[in-house]
Amino acid sequence: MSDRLPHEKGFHVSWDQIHRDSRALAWRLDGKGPDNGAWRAVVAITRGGMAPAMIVSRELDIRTVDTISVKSYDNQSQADAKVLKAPNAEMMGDGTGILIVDDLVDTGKTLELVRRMYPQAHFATVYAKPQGEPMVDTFITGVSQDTWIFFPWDMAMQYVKPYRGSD
Ligand SMILES: O=P(O)(O)OC[C@H]1O[C@H](OP(=O)(O)OP(=O)(O)O)[C@H](O)[C@@H]1O
Ligand SMILES: Nc1nc2[nH]cnc2c(=O)[nH]1
Ligand SMILES: [Mg+2]
Repeated sequence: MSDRLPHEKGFHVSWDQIHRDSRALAWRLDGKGPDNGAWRAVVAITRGGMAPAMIVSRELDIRTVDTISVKSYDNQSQADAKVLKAPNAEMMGDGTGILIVDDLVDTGKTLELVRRMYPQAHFATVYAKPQGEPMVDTFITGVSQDTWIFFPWDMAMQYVKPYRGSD
């Protein structure tokens, strides 16, 4: 995070919120697959896409779920991003009927790489920043580019000093 552009704002997402927003994403995708509205499989972009993908696959009753792991190298070009683990090639084909899910799109670098591999897949994220929007087919909530999104799996409850008082 420190080597990215400064983020003016923070958007803190609770478990309840990511659950609601992921459900909303599922409902928006329902019946939109190419085979009479059906999707063949859900593929999560690890790690952030796993919780939303689980919720989407549960809502849409899709039992075939796979993962793709992309490691991007900060301060280097897109060419340096590497796929550490690919989903089943036979299942994926060119991506037709496959729902690829991530928690968010920021610069669009991650989705750009995955899109090149599976051009016919449908790309869905829960949150989207403007720079990455062209890379995503369906998303629920837009946030500004200078906002950092904090997910519940990266946070913990902690003591906060009273507004008025010493401690
Ligand atoms: O649009 P981009 O600029 O490529 O950024 C978006 C990606 O960055 C985050 O993942 P990260 O690579 O930090 O790994 P993680 O999912 O394992 O936390 C997020 O979960 C997206 O996958
Ligand atoms: N948690 C988190 N990861 C990111 N990766 C790229 N942008 C973000 C963001 O806003 N929040
Ligand atoms: Mg990620």
